[in-house]
Amino acid sequence: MEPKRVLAINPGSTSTKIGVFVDEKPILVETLRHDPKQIAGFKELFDQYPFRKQVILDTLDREGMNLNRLDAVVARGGLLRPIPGGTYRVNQAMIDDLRSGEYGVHASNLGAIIAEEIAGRLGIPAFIVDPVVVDEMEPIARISGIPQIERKSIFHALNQKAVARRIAKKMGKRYEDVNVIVVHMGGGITVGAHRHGRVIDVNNGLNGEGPFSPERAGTIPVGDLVALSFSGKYFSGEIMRMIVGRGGLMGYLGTSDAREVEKMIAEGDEKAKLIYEAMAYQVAKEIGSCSTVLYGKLDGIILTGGLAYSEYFIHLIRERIDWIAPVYVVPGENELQALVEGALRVIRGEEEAKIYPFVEKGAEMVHGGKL
Ligand SMILES: Nc1ncnc2c1ncn2[C@@H]1O[C@H](COP(=O)(O)OP(=O)(O)OP(=O)(O)O)[C@@H](O)[C@H]1O
Ligand SMILES: CCCC(=O)O
Repeated sequence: MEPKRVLAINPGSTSTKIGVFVDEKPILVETLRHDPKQIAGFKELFDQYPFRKQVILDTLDREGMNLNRLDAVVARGGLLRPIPGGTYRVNQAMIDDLRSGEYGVHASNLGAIIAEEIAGRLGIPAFIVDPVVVDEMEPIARISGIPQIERKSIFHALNQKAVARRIAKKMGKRYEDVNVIVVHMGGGITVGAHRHGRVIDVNNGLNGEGPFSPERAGTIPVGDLVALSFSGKYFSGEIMRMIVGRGGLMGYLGTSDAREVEKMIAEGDEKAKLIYEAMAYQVAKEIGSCSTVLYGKLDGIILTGGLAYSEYFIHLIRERIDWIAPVYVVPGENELQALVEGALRVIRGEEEAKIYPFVEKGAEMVHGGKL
């Protein structure tokens, strides 16, 4: 088969990562850093769109990349309606939802729109793969405890599924044939129970659920949070920032950088040690909880994300969970590679591109609305 060339785009809050791949092999990978002042100068997220697109095009031009040789463009999808995992062809319904911000505003909302703009002009397809709103939760996992609130699936779907596929392959199996718990440990931490290729339960990592993380609070005693919210001491924006951005390590220790915390511990800081160990304790506890979701029938537990580079942090988790199942460590995340792999599965005909918003065959419900 002819080699396939794919451009991958992953917009973050202050940078845009891009990669050009020939099949699975990267020939160009760049992190285009944007001046935070320039980003702050745009009133709405979508005002950044022409600027970010031009920076990408200028970089590709400077690096001598011939766009006409591309077979597809793939981007990290943003905050969309809840959808099952997979590769989706970018379409107007998706662009409308991303533009409206109805499901949330996040830099990754720009990805599909830039991808479609570049691909459209070249007459090639644009895709997104496993956005953070991937929702494959079982009905039982959606029940929160009060009827007014349903649990939501918002997690590091792209990296979780990519490493689960990689480790399944290492086991000589297909992702669709294994049961694994995947723990992504980045700025946020998400712990997913993957049953035969579907993430049937996972903590909402964006918004106050699960273990605390370098910059997020995770689950907190709810009555106390309500009391704090109505104490008159804080604005709602301040409370939200305690939950996301200034929670977790950042809240207790003033830094979200685990390397700095480990330095504090090495210098004898007892508080830093307690908080860091508590983060590992909460991660281990969440893994234990997910193992019950899978009735203990597990092929492995996979630890990934930036924190998985830390041998000390991995040790703190491993000593509590290695009796449950074999533990695999895949440090960092390789989202560009995961995006390209998702696009290649479709281009090579190994998988069909899904249509957004997703309709389950024979189902009465559309994910995100009634049929
Ligand atoms: N080599 C390392 N050793 C120890 N900790 C590390 C290392 N590299 C990154 N980390 C820590 O991992 C945490 C998450 O960093 P990372 O940059 O991977 O997350 P992110 O990409 O910002 O967030 P997310 O993965 O949630 O999107 C930080 O606390 C960082 O200090
Ligand atoms: C949990 C959703 C992904 C992120 O942290 O940005």
